[in-house]
Amino acid sequence: MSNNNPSFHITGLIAAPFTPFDAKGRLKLGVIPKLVKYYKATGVSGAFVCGTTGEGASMSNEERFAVAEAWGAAMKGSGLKLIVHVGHNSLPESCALAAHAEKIGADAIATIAPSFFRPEGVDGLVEWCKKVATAAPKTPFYYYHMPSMSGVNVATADFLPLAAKNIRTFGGIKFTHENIMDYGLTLAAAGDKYDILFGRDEILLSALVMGAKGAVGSTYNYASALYNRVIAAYNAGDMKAAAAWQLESMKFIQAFCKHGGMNANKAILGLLGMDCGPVRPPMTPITKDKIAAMKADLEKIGFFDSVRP
Ligand SMILES: CC(=O)N[C@H](C=O)[C@@H](O)[C@H](O)[C@H](O)CO
Ligand SMILES: CC(=O)C(=O)O
Repeated sequence: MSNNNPSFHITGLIAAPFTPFDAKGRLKLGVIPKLVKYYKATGVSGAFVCGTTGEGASMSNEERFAVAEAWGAAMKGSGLKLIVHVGHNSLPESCALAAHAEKIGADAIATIAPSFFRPEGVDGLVEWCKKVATAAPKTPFYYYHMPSMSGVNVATADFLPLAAKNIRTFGGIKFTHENIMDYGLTLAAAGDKYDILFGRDEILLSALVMGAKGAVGSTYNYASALYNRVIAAYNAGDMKAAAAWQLESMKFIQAFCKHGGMNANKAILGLLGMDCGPVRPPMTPITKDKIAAMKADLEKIGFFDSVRP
């Protein structure tokens, strides 16, 4: 197995930023430095831009270049890692995104599987990933496993050894799935060499138990202070406290899901003074009434206290 930079690792909580849009749906990048400051205050270790939460699939490549550049500029000197999601259904577009990420000095790139025409099996998926990774030959590459969005559900425990053998820059996997058995087997196969970043914030603790060292998620944008308490309690061997903190995460995720999905999740940033605007079509913006009802529900469960740094 090869890895051309075995000392490179992504650890800790990586936020998947929401892409800030104005009311007309245009990029509104001015808020990004504020988010970076908040990340530093809450113990975030990097940003995974233009992924699911960042609505990368709903943006043009020109917009994705601009967003990646804005994050790179805002995080310069901060010690935070920049991971650029370069997934696209078109291979040349994905390669253009990968090459651009390398050019601007991204720490890593990641791609989700194409989802209109899908690769065949593990071999087809590795072949696709290799082509994307080759467009950024000096940048660690991560496969973004998210079957609920891509419809591509390979066992990552099978994917890992083949990817490690065939992709020179392979750095690991971002694992957004509830299958803890596959997660555990993948971690075991990865050893100390590759990072298997967990992607279901509401069950982070179950991944820590299996040995997770890093995680990427949407709620790490604003609730990392809480999740770092889950991690600290777990590391101290206090499982009761770790579970109690994790339950607070489950409760606030349940609370915002009652009022919407990504649109409600994105609106939480507005409630915390870092407004990132509405979601883009085909998703529908959340109404002011729903935001107010969500705020009341979040207050009821002590959300604003539990996420305060
Ligand atoms: C659809 C989506 O954005 N999934 C995220 C990561 O992949 C997660 O961070 C979830 O948003 C989070 O676990 C809450 O359900
Ligand atoms: C959570 C995540 O990794 C994403 O939104 O892409």
